[in-house]
Amino acid sequence: MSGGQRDDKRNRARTGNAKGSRPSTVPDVPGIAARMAAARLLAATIDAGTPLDGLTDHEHGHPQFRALDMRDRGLVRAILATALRHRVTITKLLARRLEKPLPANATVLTHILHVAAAQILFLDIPDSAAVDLAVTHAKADPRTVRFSGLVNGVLRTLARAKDAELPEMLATTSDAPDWFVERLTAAYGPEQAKLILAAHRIEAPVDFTAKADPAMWAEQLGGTVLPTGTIRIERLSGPVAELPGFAEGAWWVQDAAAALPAKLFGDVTGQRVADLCAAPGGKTAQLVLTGARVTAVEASKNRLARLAGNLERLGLDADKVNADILTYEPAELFDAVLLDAPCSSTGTVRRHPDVLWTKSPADITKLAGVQRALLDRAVKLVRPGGRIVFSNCSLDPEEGEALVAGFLADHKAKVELDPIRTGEVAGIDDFVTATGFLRTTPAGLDIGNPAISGLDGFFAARFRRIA
Ligand SMILES: C[S@@+](CC[C@H](N)C(=O)[O-])C[C@H]1O[C@@H](n2cnc3c(N)ncnc32)[C@H](O)[C@@H]1O
Repeated sequence: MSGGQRDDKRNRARTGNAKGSRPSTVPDVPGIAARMAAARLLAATIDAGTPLDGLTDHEHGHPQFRALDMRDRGLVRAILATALRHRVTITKLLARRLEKPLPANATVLTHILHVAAAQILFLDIPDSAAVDLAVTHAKADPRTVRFSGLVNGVLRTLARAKDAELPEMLATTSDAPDWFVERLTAAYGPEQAKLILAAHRIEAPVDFTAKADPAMWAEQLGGTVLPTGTIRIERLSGPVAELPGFAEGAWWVQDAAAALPAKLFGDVTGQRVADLCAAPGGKTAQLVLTGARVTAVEASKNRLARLAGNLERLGLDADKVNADILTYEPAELFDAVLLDAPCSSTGTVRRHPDVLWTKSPADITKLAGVQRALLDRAVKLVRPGGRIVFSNCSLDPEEGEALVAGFLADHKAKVELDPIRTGEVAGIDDFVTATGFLRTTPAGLDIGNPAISGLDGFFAARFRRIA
């Protein structure tokens, strides 16, 4: 063994490095399996950049998650969402209790502390239970066993200090990585950026698009109808599939902002419309309902199958094409195309608090490049005179305003901006920019109560092919 390897090994033993040996058994203590799974999944998200949705999927998720019963799975999801949503606050409050910062490679120890701190600071779980389970976890893992005393001391003092320190920390901290705060501030100004960051700390409400009669379905679901026609409830009280109207396909879950791009075509009755990045199909369903003849194009076979299932439940029909739009050649050009492109998803942080910790500025640049190539292709699939709506759920101008400026400059002879106007779609006036883009943020649609306010961050622009 070289000196370097020896040092590595010693370091891992000292700090609980993730590469050390794993705990072989789960102690026979109620609640410990959920906490160990939460720390493991936090490691997968933070250290390996794995999206949380996949890890916590009931069918294909992480084995440690699937080994839990439904109640514990719910608890793990709540712990992880909280730990990620308040990651900076938790890091700073833990740091106050440590004599010196934990080394960067003390990942296992750090995740144990974060899982416990999320419970102590934000969840309705007795502090003593959160502390004891974290200590049990630390003792059960050879990488952290020698730190069980530190875990106990840090978490007990955190529990004692939280009433005095948490409000001040929340008021002075942004729960986002520095790169995101900087980009948000540059794009929206300090005041709006602050409001968006505050909105990110609150779990998003649940929105539905009804096939018809939103007022009646709002009553059935116990929600309200927003000015845009979307139905909103604060929280789900059980599985979506058990809500009234699900079985008969009366509605689907769709954020209020996500429901806007498809409306920007206006009346497309009888027209041939392509939904180019279609799955899981929320916008396809909207377009079918307007009376358009819709072709849903989707590169992923599995996701296209999901779209087909969703349309079937809703009793709606569209042509379904499994193709990459970069090579897709339709028999005939379309009257209109919607490109709801794959993006960084920074507009969905309220629902997916892992996004900010799994994505980077480099990802934004890469995804902007992909979207630009897809938009260049989308123009070629629409007939001259036809319209194109480009949308995504990113808050970053590199994927929105800047991307469109470059696109228009490069296609002057072929495409013109068809500015979106206030008043053309119910409820959108606050989201129409001076240039004629649609821009929503989680700080928009303030309806008094933060728990039922806000929208996903969305960008949309509309063009007309002129040649
Ligand atoms: C943002 S999602 C679309 C959401 C959808 N429009 C809706 O409202 O339900 C982007 C989709 O584009 C698909 N996609 C990505 N690149 C593609 C390509 N080159 N061709 C076709 N589909 C693509 C992804 O698999 C993903 O399902």
